Amino acid sequence: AEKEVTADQVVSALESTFGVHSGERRNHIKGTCATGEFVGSPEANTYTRSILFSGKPVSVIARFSLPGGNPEIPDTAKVPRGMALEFRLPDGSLQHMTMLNTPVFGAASPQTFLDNIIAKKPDPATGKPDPEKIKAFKASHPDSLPQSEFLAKNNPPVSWTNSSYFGIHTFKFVNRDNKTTLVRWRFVPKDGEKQMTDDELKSSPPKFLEQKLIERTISGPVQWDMILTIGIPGDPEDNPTLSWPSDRKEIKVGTLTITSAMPQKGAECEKINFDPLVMTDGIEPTSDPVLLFRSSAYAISFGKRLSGN
Ligand code: HEM
Repeated sequence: AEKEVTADQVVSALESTFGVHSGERRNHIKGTCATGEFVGSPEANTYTRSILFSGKPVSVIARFSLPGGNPEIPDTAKVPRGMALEFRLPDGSLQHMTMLNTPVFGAASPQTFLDNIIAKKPDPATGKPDPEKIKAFKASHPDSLPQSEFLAKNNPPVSWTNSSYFGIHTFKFVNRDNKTTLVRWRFVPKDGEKQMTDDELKSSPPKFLEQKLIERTISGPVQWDMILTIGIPGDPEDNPTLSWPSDRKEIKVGTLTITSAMPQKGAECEKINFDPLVMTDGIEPTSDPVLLFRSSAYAISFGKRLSGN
């Protein structure tokens, strides 16, 4: 049997591939803070007793990001975009949702995630990842293919606000009668989804996402609908690289409104660990090994950056 991958190994690999940027996130290092609120819909109460869906506004601290540990990654990179949300509930509890704009993830196990980071390490001769190593990684890790196919077919969005974001993992909603339902969720932009053209990818500057987000919030609130997909027994629940059949029931369970955005330095999102296992009563993790692994990796990255390393 393969040896279990540890969170330390993964964070060390991120540092080896991308370098160490003291005080900064080891992954999703480039990002922008935002604030707003969420109003959940009591329709969700059929499935969950979480007070997130009481119908009352809940304050939200958000962070939009690009993956990897390179703070200079261009905003045109054909990689996922991230949206992390911390919901601050009236009883003092927190709910996190730390999402990407791809419907599936690029790893069914921590091993695949680790091997991907190692394969991306720049070749000292060129300063760039070795295409042969990337090819070999893909060939030996078929679970990475659904996400890379999505990224190949879909150019990045023109802004963080013209994109959907997916929870990707399957979660459990538990209602007042202790009935458990498998769910997935995504946030769909009221501004509409809009992808960059190939020409725009070539002509756009390396930095525009932050300024565009700030300007968009100054011109008015930005909204997303939260859409819940209701699973049925037998739907994949422990593999974030697999989609569910497209005919599953979907309901709108809330609206996210982002009202302001600002550079991350010194802003509230900077010192948050958007650990996806921070959940309120009524929302629970599945046995998805990637979901469960994330928590320990985020804790190590967070601990290092808080202590100035
Ligand atoms: C084995 C799998 C994964 C590992 C090891 C991993 C690791 C990390 C680490 C170390 C960070 C930085 C944490 C910090 O310093 O605060 C991070 C951030 C992030 N990850 Fe993951 N991740 C994994 C899977 C995922 C998945 C499946 C998603 C989406 C569903 C995701 C979305 C994000 C986002 C959006 C951020 C930025 C959060 C923020 O803005 O602070 N990651 N990840």
